[in-house]
Amino acid sequence: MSQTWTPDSWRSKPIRQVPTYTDADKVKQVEETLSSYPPLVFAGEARRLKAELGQVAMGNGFLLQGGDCAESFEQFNPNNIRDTFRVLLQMAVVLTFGASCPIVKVGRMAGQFAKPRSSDMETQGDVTLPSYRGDAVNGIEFTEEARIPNPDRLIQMYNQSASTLNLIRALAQGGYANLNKVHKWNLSFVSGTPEGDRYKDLSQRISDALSFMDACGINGETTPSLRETEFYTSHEALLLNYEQAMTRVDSTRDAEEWYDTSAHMVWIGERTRLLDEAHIEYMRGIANPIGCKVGPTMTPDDLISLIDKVNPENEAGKLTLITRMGDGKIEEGLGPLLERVKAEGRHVVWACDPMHGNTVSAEGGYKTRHFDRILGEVKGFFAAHKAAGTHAGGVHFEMTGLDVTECVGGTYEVKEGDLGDRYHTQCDPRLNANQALEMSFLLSDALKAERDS
Ligand SMILES: O=C[C@H](O)[C@H](O)COP(=O)(O)O
Ligand SMILES: C=C(OP(=O)(O)O)C(=O)O
Ligand SMILES: [Mn+2]
Repeated sequence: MSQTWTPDSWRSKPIRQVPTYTDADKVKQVEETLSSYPPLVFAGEARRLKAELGQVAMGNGFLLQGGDCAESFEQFNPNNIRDTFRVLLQMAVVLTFGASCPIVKVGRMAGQFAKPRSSDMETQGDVTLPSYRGDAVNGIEFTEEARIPNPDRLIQMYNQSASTLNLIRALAQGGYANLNKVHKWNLSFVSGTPEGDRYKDLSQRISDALSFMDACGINGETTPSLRETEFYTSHEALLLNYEQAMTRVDSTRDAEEWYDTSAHMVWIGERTRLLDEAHIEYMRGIANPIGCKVGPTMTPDDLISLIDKVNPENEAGKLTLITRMGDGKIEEGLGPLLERVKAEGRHVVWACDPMHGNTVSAEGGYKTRHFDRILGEVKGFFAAHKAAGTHAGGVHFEMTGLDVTECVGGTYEVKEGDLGDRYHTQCDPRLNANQALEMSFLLSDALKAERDS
């Protein structure tokens, strides 16, 4: 590593998008408390995810990453966690069939509580207050008091992450993830949709494959891998004091390796990925697999400099580039990046976030995204990879297992006028359960086409 890295070396660099607290002693106390708490994940688990992503980087797998834009303290509830987990599993079954390759499942869950914002201030009527920055920082209510950053929220973030992770582990290992059961839920989606015929054929073929395996004696009872699943967690590493407090040396290794034990994977946001600033400094030193958002302003030269900094050893699986260009901009924006990274022989996972480049404002002030524009960016992503001869390695969605009305469109059409019905997001609009599942059926076709070409 060029200059010495330590878990706190980011503190000497310029930083953006983090709160300024009024009570520095209190912040220090919270950081010390967090440092004394147990890790949320183990280094070995993060290494396993890195190895799986390494396979994806080499073209042998596909990453499915999804969950809330921002998790919420108030909406913390086991059913919400279970439902989002369930939809991710349902999507994974459909994608596995289309791709005929392993699907690596990563939730934006158990730690996704901090938000970068486009504006530091929010104005309603003639009142202007600091923006809401996620429940880890301040409160969403539009009052002066709620918007003051409170360091105690970091402790609540840790506690809620721990409980969420505990439930996820139980769901993943305790029989809930049984493949037969998960696919049966998909069948109810297919039979209920007006356009169900489009998906019926694929769904029927999955059912046939499962019946055939069952007849051969391969089912959830006989085969653990059919009733259990690997599921990983991730979030944006925005609040570096929290991440630092969770950064621990892996005691099982001889070499000194530091892991951010707040999640298996953490990513750098589009607004904080500046080469000489704090967020890149922190991320370059941890051994976890990491992500970095890549928006339309990224140039091939800058991308190579970024890769040099965070993955100098060119380790496959270490770095996932999560592109978020916008429908209509992706072909032009992504192609040159793919060509250059390929020409330089850099091993990365390319994933598509079709959400953040497609946010629009609807009547009533609701932020929304159109299902067709989201799908348009995903299609553009596959097309750009096909043209460059690179592997379209994954997708990254803001989504929930709940029946919300935040994104418009989809077969069970949410219209602009419906947005106010169940608009529950803390920040950006999420695909609801049906929209997310529909997306996976459409994606499955694209993956099959990639495989057959
Ligand atoms: O989730 C991403 C960002 O935090 C979010 O898109 C910012 O939204 P804003 O433009 O309303 O600040
Ligand atoms: C902040 C986010 O995205 P981006 O950094 O791409 O804007 C996000 O994923 O919630
Ligand atoms: Mn978001």
